Amino acid sequence: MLLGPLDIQPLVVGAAVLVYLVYKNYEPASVPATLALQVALPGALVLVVQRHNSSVLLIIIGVYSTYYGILAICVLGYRLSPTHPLASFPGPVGCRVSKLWMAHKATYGNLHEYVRGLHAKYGDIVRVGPNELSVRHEDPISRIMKDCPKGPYGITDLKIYPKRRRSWNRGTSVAAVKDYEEFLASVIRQLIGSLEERQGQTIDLSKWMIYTAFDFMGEMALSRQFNNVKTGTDTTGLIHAIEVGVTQLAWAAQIPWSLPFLSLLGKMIGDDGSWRYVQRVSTEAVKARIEAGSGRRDLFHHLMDGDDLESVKPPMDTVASDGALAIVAGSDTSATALSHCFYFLLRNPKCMQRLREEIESIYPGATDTTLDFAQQAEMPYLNACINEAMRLYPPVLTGLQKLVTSPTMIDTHYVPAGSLVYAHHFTIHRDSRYFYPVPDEFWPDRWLVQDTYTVLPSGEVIPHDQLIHNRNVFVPFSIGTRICAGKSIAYLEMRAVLCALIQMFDVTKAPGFALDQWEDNVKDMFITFLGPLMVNIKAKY
Ligand code: HEM
Repeated sequence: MLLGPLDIQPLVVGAAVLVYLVYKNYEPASVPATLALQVALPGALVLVVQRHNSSVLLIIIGVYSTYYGILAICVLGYRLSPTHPLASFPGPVGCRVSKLWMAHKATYGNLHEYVRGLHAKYGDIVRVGPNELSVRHEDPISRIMKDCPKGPYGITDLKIYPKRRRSWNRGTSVAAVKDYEEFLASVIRQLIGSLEERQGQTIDLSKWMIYTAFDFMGEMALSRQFNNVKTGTDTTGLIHAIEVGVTQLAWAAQIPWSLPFLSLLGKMIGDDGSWRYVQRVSTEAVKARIEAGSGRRDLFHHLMDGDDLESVKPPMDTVASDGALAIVAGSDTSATALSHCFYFLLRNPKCMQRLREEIESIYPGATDTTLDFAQQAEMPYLNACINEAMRLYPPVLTGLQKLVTSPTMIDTHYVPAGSLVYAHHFTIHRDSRYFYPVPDEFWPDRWLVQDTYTVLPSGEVIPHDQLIHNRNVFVPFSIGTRICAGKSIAYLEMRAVLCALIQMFDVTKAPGFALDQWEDNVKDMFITFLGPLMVNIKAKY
């Protein structure tokens, strides 16, 4: 008996509904599972049906289109239905239907502005994915961000995580960071030397901040000299490769399950670029570090348990990937914060002048600022400028997703277990309920003792009780158990670089360079992409 296209429908529809239920309940996302459920299963249906029917092409088209059509109807119907657990949260239809919507927006780079706009339109909690909420409210920061594990995008193996984090905590302890100061000092001296050679030239300061941060991370994490600052170039091509790779990450951060597919696709098309290159250079650096032995007290020394504190040594591949993680996680972020800080200081000459006065009062003349880093932690205006720059432009503009493990409330809304939630750093840092007045303006004074600042940048004076400064929602490094492992190192570096450059040079906007372009060029690609910051530098001594 021959089966017509209509006869095969119940079989295919039934299979598609079953597979939908498998997806809904178990969320299989591996490459083999996807191939089995989305390619092999409809293929098997074709074979079953084709035995009774000679029109193979018609059967293939019929089976596959029915199969995918029913799957799509089930998925979309559920995501848009009032029975979906997140149905009560507002958000654009595109977001409710698929994360592809946000992934598409992410490729343009202005995701931070887009999400801020969504909050302006829909309120404090926005459904930004079928199963994901963006929040600009203090409440989840104090609970969910602190306690919940990372979402699918991150180190998810909770069994090995505590041990990894223990090594990181040892490697970022006060004593360990003290050992890194000499590495930082040598990079900064190199930076001063290189900039002195370029006096009178116009330079892109944001590039130099990246060179500095990479060199410091290379030295600090793996005792590897990248020599970017010495040469004024991206010597290994690593900076460029990370930037290229990060554009993939911007997409993958929205659709974590796409990562194995991207990597498979990369292998199939013989892609030698981006992450594979980053991996190769990092692996070489790690190998060289292992061969050098554990004598040097860099971060790697602690990651590989050089002091023999653990009963079982961490596996070398974990140590290697953590060493590379330090370079990737710690370079762009600190460099971004430094570049934003210089941008705001150039935009606000009075702030630049005040910072210069604070630095010169502590380091008169050509005093070497790298001899005493401890003092820099106590410099109020310096720290206020850094925090204010990170408030307006947190280097990680969108917070990382956290997985809600048991049902909870956000403000007055019920959020079921299994939902993903993130605090939108960029939006929440500029919310006038938490930072007032002038939440969109660079005003370092808001970080200083409250009773001394009532004069706004405009010269207007307001009563003290009108000032709002809620440090609980200042989360550029995130918060809780998953807080940035390198926070203290980042502060050490940012303070030291700002102090040294402002003490040794007059840094001014290059003629013809439009500072206005800076904020337009900021791109949220998971980490931040920046445009050029063209300045002239003149040595003061
Ligand atoms: C201004 C500079 C920096 C900023 C703004 C920053 C920000 C962040 C943020 C937002 C996270 C995600 C935390 C979460 O899961 O919610 C993170 C994680 C991390 N950061 Fe940083 N970071 C900076 C510098 C550094 C440096 C210098 C290092 C290395 C020395 C570093 C190492 C790490 C590591 C290892 C993690 C993963 C921690 C974990 O999952 O337990 N970061 N950082």
